[in-house]
Amino acid sequence: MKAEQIRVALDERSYDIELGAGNLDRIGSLCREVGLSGTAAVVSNTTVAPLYYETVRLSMERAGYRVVLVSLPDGETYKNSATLNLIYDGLVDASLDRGSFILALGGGVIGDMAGFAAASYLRGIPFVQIPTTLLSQVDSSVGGKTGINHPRGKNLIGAFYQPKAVLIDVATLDTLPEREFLSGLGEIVKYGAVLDGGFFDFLEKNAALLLARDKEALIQAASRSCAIKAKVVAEDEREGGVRAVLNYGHTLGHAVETLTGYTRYLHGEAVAIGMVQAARISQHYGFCSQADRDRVEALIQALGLPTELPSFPARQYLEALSHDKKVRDKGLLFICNQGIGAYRMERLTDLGALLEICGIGD
Ligand SMILES: NC(=O)c1ccc[n+]([C@@H]2O[C@H](COP(=O)([O-])OP(=O)(O)OC[C@H]3O[C@@H](n4cnc5c(N)ncnc54)[C@H](O)[C@@H]3O)[C@@H](O)[C@H]2O)c1
Ligand SMILES: O=C(O)C(=O)C[C@@H](O)[C@H](O)[C@H](O)COP(=O)(O)O
Ligand SMILES: [Zn+2]
Repeated sequence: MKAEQIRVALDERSYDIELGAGNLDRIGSLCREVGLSGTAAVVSNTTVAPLYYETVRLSMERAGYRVVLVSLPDGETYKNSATLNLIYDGLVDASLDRGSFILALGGGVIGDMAGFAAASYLRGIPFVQIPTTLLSQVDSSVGGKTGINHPRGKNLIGAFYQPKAVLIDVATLDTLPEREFLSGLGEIVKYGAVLDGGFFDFLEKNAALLLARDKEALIQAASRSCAIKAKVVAEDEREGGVRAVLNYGHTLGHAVETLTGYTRYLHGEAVAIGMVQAARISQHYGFCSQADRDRVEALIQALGLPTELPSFPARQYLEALSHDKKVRDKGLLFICNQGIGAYRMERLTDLGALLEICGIGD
């Protein structure tokens, strides 16, 4: 299969997403094509490095780069300041200077942390995303949101910092555990539910093929997802307006992740629950029909994702919601369905009422 290119158009910060199957060993040439020089620090983890670091190292060395590996412990619970310091330690140990760069090799946790390290080390060095989970291939590697969690809230510390390129090799998904794969489908549903009704239809019709990891269906889904995200990011890089739509399902999803200590749910699972609740809230306010709401829930269920909010008292949900980045003194900006394939953003002040609609009380 020939690799496909999708442009993220951001003036001098523009870059391409290269999407293919079996193209991981293109990384060295790609780094040359985008003008990178010096040492490459590959930031990865103890699961992904044994699988894919060797291919990356050989490709980089063939292209004439010096390569070092910074391998981190694996998991969302490590997306924190202590692990970020391990990256800085690795970069300092390898004497990385301003003429060097980072390759983020892994899922969204690695991409977010390595991206933030790139944004802050020596006040900024270039980086390239090499996403290896479905979720990171369709969402987190694109758009430049980087950062770490805080015990009291998701992604509370970070920066907008764009990569120089994104290299997606869907063949890496062959080794991805099933639950992680399904989690990625959660973010794919998001694009269809609020930005592209035709894509939502596609997902409904092709759910079985996607679950079977049919390469053609996957490539279609990934390329459409990246194209939708690239367009939104190009319109609003720093989430002053339309980009907030990419947070559909995330308000309650992030609250669920925080309340469960980043251990019980994968990100895409929490977002799936959040989307079901967002559709419920949208139907309550008359922005979508019962049939639309049912379609969102049915697709999420068909993709093997959870739909129910875990039980915590409303006050705990309220505390978690208060750290949402879309909160202002005028209330919380909540992303609703406007039917299927379109959205509306509502400033909600009564979060207790919002929780009641979702069946959460004290
Ligand atoms: N920056 C953004 O725009 C953005 C968007 C969405 C999500 N995120 C963040 O992304 C994170 C979730 O990312 P994720 O779902 O990729 O999780 P993850 O990075 O934790 O990866 C999931 C698991 O799969 C393993 N893995 C990765 N690639 C593999 C492969 N090819 N084969 C076998 N195992 C593999 C990882 O080691 C990990 O155990 C969350 O922290 C979320 O907040 C960020
Ligand atoms: O790229 C974006 O914008 C997104 O919101 C994508 C989300 O899927 C992602 O989970 C993001 O990290 C959430 O951002 P946050 O600003 O709410 O932390
Ligand atoms: Zn997300």
